[in-house]
Amino acid sequence: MAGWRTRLSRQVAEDLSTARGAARRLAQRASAAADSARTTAAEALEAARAKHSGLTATHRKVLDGITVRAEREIESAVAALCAATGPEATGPAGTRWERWRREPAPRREPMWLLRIGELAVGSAQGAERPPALAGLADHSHLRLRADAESALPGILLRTLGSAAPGMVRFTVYDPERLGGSLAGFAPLAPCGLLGFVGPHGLGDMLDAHVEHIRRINATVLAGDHASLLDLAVRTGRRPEPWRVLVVLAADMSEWTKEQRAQLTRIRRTGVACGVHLIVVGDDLPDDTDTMTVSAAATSLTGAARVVLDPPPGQALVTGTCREVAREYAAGPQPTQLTDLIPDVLWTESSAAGLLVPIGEGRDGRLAELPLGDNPPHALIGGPSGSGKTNLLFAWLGALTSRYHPDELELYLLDFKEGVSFARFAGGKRDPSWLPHVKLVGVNINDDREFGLALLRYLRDELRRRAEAAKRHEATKLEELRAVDPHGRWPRIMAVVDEFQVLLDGRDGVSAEAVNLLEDLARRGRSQGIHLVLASQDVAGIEALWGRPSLIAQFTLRIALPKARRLLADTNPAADEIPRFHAVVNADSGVVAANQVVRLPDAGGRAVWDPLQEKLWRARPADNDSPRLFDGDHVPPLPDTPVLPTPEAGPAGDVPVAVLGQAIDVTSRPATLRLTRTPGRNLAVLGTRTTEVCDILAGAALSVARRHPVRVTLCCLDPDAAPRVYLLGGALEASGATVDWRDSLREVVDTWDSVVTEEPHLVLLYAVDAAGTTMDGPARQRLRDMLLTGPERRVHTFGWWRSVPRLREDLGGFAARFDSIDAWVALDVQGPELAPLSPQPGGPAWYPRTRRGLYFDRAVHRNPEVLIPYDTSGVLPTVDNLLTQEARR
Ligand SMILES: Nc1ncnc2c1ncn2[C@@H]1O[C@H](COP(=O)(O)OP(=O)(O)OP(=O)(O)O)[C@@H](O)[C@H]1O
Repeated sequence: MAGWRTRLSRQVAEDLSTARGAARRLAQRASAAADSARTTAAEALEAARAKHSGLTATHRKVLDGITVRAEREIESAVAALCAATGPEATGPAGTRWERWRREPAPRREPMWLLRIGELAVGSAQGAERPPALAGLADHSHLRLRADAESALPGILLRTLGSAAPGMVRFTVYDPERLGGSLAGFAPLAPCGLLGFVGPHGLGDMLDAHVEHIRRINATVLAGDHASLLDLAVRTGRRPEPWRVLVVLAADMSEWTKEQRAQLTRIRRTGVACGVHLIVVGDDLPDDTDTMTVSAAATSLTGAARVVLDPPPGQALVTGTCREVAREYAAGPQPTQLTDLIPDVLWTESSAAGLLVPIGEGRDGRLAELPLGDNPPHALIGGPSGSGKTNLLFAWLGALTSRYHPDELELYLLDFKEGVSFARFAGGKRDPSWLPHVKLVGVNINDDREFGLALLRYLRDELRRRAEAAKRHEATKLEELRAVDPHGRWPRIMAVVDEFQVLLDGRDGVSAEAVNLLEDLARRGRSQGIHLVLASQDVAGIEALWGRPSLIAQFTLRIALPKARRLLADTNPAADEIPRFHAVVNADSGVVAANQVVRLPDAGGRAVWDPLQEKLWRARPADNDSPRLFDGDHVPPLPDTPVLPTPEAGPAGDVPVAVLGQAIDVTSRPATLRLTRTPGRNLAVLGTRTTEVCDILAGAALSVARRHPVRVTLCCLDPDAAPRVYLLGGALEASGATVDWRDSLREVVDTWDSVVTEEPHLVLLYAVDAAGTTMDGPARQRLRDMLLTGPERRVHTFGWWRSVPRLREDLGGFAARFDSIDAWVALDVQGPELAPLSPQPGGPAWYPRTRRGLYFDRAVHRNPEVLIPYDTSGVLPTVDNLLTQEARR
């Protein structure tokens, strides 16, 4: 028994010992593993700690960077916002109250947004904060929450100050305080710019505004414009004021259904028609047309916090309102020239006609002046000082800014004293010119021939156009331009101010002028040549009313205040319009076609010059300055006058004497061709010594400058002698051989002693002073020289102080004038010239200073007027002459 028990207990003891050993080893291994795990955990913890602190540092760094960048970005966004709102933030819409003053916003742009406070953004010390803006006129309606009521006076004052007086009108519904809320604005009330409405006036007030919107839509926008702002942008006109309806302390729940409906109509349609609501209180439902302002936010600025400005001081409000009321009572500002000028120059085509605005019509829109196939020509009338010249400036400004110089050419004559058109031609003071102008004539009241010259020039142009039209089978300018797109066919407008001067005289000039006018008026219509005639007394122009067919062509009539007979006899409109207005009538003056227009001030230098400067700078590269004919200016002898092409005979070889400047559209010289044919002599007639000397000097010098020439000088008038000596010096300097003869007898005795191939000019001053030194045979030799000289190239330029004395020298009653082909008459009356003239009784000539009547039998049908050139500038001085002699 002990055996198995012992063995069992031994076995158990061994197993136990083995298990104990295993357990011990296991315990030891577990403890080692636990130690290792502890170590690892401790290490991991340490590493995590290190990483965490690193990350924290990095995070802090990144955060700092982001913060700095964000601040910078906020600063720049604030700066950008300030810059973007800059225009809004300046001027009366935006300037802070300390510096605030009135100034109307530009008409063509939407009304500025209004500053109500600033946005609480940006952190930089002292940096400007962007303004918080609210839109009213041209933008939206406004709702001021009860806590933002303090913004109301500022909004009203800024709106008032951003518009011209009268252009903003307030109606205030103030049922609680009956006008007390906006007492500072009271000075606007007496002149109708502010109305307070009490509790019982609400319905009428809403009805009136709805009716006003209806009228604007029907008669002002009239389907042509989407809104008054659109009209202003396109035309530059603001025909209707903004109407601001302020609804204060309104308890809308007590309003009738009809009143609420009217308010809804105003909210829906008012902005386009310039009717804007400001509702103060919390009970107006939201709407996209309505901007909401509360004490700390607006619907325009979203989440950004708004700090409202303090209201303007009472003195500023009242003072401004008084000023506006005073200016409004004084009357509206007239339209301005700039209202007629488009933003972009020269965009219109004149193919179908010319159509430009001229001023403001009674409906507030710009009234237009048409010219083309119908009406083709215009007549402007009004007494002195009624504004004709001003009207022409306005018209020309509107035309020249719309049509390129290739589309429109202007020819401008002013027959009254003064130089108003001269500034279109450029001068010393202002070098700019109007690029469309080809010709300007001023101070021509004594030079009616210049008006005639223009009409003749236009007649020639009419012919040229008619021929071109015929070639292209076109019946009018529009068709010609279509079939000849590369041709240059501008419309031509010829303006003649005080044209009655041209037609007044009962002489050949007015007779021819009327005929030319009639022809141009009839046929110019289809060839794009338009006449604009202005006069202070159209009624008194017999020549005009005696030709009904002429006057019938002038269907565009523009009558200034008190113009007589310009409109139809039954049309008294010109007597009824005030100053600076005109009746524009495109139907020959019948009452139904009247359009009353208020004209801008266009003639003053301050308004005109900037426009001309702008047009001049934009001119095409090949645009030349206009030709200016100034009747008061004496032209100097040109160095190389442009000589006319001779109609017959070889050119070049024939010497041509230049006698003066013809009164013509070009500065053409009046010339005398010295062919080898009988009669090619010149007689200058009259007693005006200086002009005689100028004519003879110009004639001799112009030949001597182009040809080797021999000149014989003989002067029998002591007053003329000094000029003749100087002429001798000038001729020699030009290469001429000059002989001096002390007596006429010497001249006639020797003229044929030397016969050369070169021309020989014999200049005789005061021939008739030879008196008794010329006996019968000597006189005969003088006649021989005149008769036979030209064939031998001896041409006499003689001065006789009267026609009878010339006749005496030529043989008395039996005198033959065929030895004198050409003459220039100065102070000699027309009838005295009868023996020399083809017209029976002599030409119609009334002598005038610095003008001569020139006739060359070989060329002229009728005499022409010339201006003797001033030759003093081309003659040497006495000192020069003496020095030259001394050197010799
Ligand atoms: N629409 C206007 N607005 C302001 N001023 C004007 C206007 N029209 C004319 N004037 C001024 O009135 C004056 C007379 O005008 P203007 O010279 O045009 O008259 P007129 O009829 O041509 O006179 P006259 O025949 O005597 O030359 C000028 O000083 C001119 O500046």
